[in-house]
Formats: sequence, structure tokens, C-alpha cells
Amino acid sequence: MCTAITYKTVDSYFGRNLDYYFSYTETVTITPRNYPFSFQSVKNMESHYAIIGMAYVVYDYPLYYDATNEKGLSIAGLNFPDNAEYKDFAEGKDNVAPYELIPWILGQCETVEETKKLLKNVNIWNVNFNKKLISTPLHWLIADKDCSITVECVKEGLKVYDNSVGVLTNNPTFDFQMFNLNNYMKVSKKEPTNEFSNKVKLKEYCSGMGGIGLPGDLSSVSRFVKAAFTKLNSISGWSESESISQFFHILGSVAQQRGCVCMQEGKYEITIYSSCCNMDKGIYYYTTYENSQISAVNMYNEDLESKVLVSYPLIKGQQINKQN
Ligand SMILES: C[C@H](CCC(=O)NCCS(=O)(=O)O)[C@H]1CC[C@H]2[C@@H]3CC[C@@H]4C[C@H](O)CC[C@]4(C)[C@H]3C[C@H](O)[C@]12C
Repeated sequence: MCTAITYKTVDSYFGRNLDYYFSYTETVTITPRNYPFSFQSVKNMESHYAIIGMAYVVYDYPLYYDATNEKGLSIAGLNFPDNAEYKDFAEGKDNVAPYELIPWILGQCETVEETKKLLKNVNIWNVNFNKKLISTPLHWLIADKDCSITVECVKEGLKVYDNSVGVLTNNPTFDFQMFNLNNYMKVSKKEPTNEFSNKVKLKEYCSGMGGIGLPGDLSSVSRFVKAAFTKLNSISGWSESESISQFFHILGSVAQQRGCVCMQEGKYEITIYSSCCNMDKGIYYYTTYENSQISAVNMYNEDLESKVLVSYPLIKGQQINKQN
């Protein structure tokens, strides 16, 4: 499972938990402006906006899981099994492979508005990166500094939803996730009052009782509600440090601890990494399951006019600050 969110203080932030039971060797990867992007059907890009994000680099190609471009536009791909239905090649359309969607959009768009226009002619084409890396079922959260959308390629076609909460998890479809929030409108950050019955005396015996009813399990429907509630009620200072701390706390509310979600063959799903990208400053912050110290890669510390990818391996070991 995965959870992606947006958050705004002075700057805007975008990131996700990547929850899975195995990982490729993903790295924080910067694609500079003159790296030649080749696409299977749509026009190749000789130059484009620079991009930073988490990617598995294969044959010098960045397969981005989540990324932000130098204009702040950001995209995350999240698992969408059974619902994602990629299409056959369509004449007259922009045929984009699932793994090409992030670079193709981030290479040329500045805002969600521009992205929406581009998406009108897109056909998400069911074509693999190669024989080994076949297409995985995904849907996407796309955000700029002000708003976000959810993109789902389902049986009926390509759906683009305005995403007013700035949260995405996994199944089922986004319209359900939003409708489901209706069930939680009584959940509150405030102290509850007795609405149960005036025939019985009830009292608030601890803090946090306004939130009773919020789900605490790790299913995608529950994570959607929990992350939306936490994010929408979040308060933090405006500094970079306070903002990113708060961001990681929101993601922490839906993180997965090893042992709680058992996949096949005794494999357990965990939060492999959590990321938070400052969309204004092009800084990609991350933590990993075993390294709770925040690491950062700043795209502007690289030569963005270059043609060569820059990859930073994840610092995965716990960094303990010994005080004596
Ligand atoms: C596994 C992850 C989703 C985690 C998640 O959401 N887990 C919920 C499980 S559940 O929904 O609860 O069951 C997803 C998210 C992004 C994906 C990569 C995107 C680029 C590339 C596309 C190619 O076509 C195939 C290989 C490729 C490297 C992809 C591998 C894998 O698919 C990645 C990592």
C-alpha cells in the first residue's frame, strides 16, 4: 500500500509512503534538462524541465515512482490493482506507456491546468518497459503548488478527478474514497459532547475522543480517511524544518510497521521509504524504514544543463546521534 499527500505552509510540499514487501534499488534521481528522453510512441524530448524524484534507473532510464519538476509540478504513481486497465494503441492519440507518464508530463508541464489539457488526448498504452519490467497497475496523484488531481485509467477510459483533499492511497477508485469521507463527518479534533442520549451520563475521560471512529487499520480505504483527517487538521510553523517535520508526521499516521501486514510466503509489507519534496525549492527529503534521520537531495546543487542522470543511493542504515 502507499499513501501520497500534498501539504502547504509558506512553500508547498509533495510526497508519499512507499509501502511494499520488496523493493528495487531505487535512488533519488535527478534528470537534468538535456538528458534525452525517449518514448515509445510520443515524440522524444531532447530538452525539457529538470526533474527530481525516486526512481529505479534501468539502462540509463529513470523509472520514477514519484517526482517533482523545476516548476513544482509533482506526480506519484500508486498501486491500483484490478482497477487499472491500460489500453491498446490508439491512432490519433498521444500513446503514453504507464512508465512514461511521469517524465512525459513533468518534462513539459508547469501546472495542473496544463496537465489537464494534455491529458485530454492521452491514451495510456499497455506497453511494457521491457520483457522483465512489465507494466504494473497504477493510478496517479498529480499536484502543483495550489491544487491536485487524481488520474485513473479504468475500464471506461481515462478519468481525471479534482482532488480537493490532496491525498491518494490505493483501491478502490477515487470517487469511492471521496464519497466514503461522508461517513466520517462527525469525527472531530474537538472534545465530544454527549449526543448519544440525555438519559445516560457520559463524560470525556481523555483527550482525543473527538477522533473516535477514525479507522486505525492499514487498508487503503482506512489510510485514505486517516491521512485526509490528519492532513486537513494539521498545524505547523512556517519554517522549512517545522513544515517537513509535520509532513513526515502526517505520513507517519499511515505508515506500516513490519509484521502487521502479511503478504504471501511470510513476506511483510513495510513503509520502505517516506518522501517529502519541497516543490518550490526542488529539495527531495526522505527517510527509510530503518533510517529515521531525514536525508535531503537538492536538485539545484547539480548541473541542471547536463545530459547525464544523477543518482543518490538511499542512506538506509539507522543514524544514531550518540549523546555521550
Ligand atoms: C510497488 C509500488 C506501489 C506500492 C504500492 O502501492 N503498494 C500497495 C500494494 S496494494 O495496492 O495495497 O496491494 C509501485 C509504485 C511505482 C511503481 C514503479 C513505477 C515505474 C516502473 C513502471 C514499470 O511498468 C514497472 C516497474 C516500475 C519500476 C514500477 C514498480 C512498482 O510497481 C512501483 C514501485
